[in-house]
Amino acid sequence: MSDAEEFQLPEWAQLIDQGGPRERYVAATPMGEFTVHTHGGQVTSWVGHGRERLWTSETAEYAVGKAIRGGIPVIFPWFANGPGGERKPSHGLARLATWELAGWGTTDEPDDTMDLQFDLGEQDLDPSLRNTGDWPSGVRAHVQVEIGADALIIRLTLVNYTDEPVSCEAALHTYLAVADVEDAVIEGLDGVRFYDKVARREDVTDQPVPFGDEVDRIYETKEPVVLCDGTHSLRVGGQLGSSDAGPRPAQTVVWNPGRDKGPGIADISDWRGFVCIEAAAIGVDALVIPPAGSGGGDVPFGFSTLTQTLTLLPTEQLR
Ligand SMILES: O=P(O)(O)OC[C@H]1O[C@@H](O)[C@H](O)[C@@H](O)[C@@H]1O
Repeated sequence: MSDAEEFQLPEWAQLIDQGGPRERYVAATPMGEFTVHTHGGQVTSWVGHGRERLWTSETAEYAVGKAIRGGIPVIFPWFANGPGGERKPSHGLARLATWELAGWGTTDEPDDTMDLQFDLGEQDLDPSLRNTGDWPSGVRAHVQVEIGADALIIRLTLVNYTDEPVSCEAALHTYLAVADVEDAVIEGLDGVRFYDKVARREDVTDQPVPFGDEVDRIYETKEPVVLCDGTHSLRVGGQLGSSDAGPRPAQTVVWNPGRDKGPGIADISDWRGFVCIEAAAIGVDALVIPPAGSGGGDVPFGFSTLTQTLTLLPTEQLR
């Protein structure tokens, strides 16, 4: 199915470079601009208040079987190598697949927004990744990328058409642009328990995140955090929802490879230029996607959502 044949694109969106992993949609709206590559259903640019807010590597590879380094990779159905540590490829299948444009929308005042929506099912995977038992059968993934005057909201919805609950992991692996990671500060993590993937232990501290060193932490956050790089500030919040339960906070993963490992990663052009702040549902906090009918009535599906909201803070507008 060709996206362009299925949908009449709105005048603010444009399809560029048809075919292959460089194919992308650019949405140029009065609130700013964003780009989504169909490879990975991955946001690769967000220009808000006239400035690029995401980091995408200058040496990123746009190739079948490779994940694009930067932007907002969609991680599903497992994080890293999964709960048991044996699953491959790292970070699941969704970021390697070609997603299809599924729709677009707008809302009016008082909260003007515009969005593009993308869809992925098992049959859209590369043939080598299909029917292996790795993709949860009967589940479809949906991504909505919504831009507002001060925010970008990305929502991953996992729809379960089966009669059984489905367990999976998911993350929105956002690479945020910073002037220099060693000057970056994340507010809102003091006293928040985290699993330190570098030290391999649980910890809690009120010391600043030691950027410059390798940082790889899964925080049990309850509230949004704020990223400041000395000049700009952005609030980052993650939330989970489902057809059978109210909203709850997502975990927050903070990652930067640091001065020892960063320079050795070929598709990272500048390890100092980003901080990953990811909304996640991992391990004991993995998602259980409710079955069909879980929302009541005869609804033929259940669903879980993982949403990340990136908000430019008011001080930004005063610059
Ligand atoms: O190189 P990848 O597969 O994109 O992963 C990057 C990083 O992603 C983070 O989410 C993980 O916590 C890190 O452990 C990992 O190194």
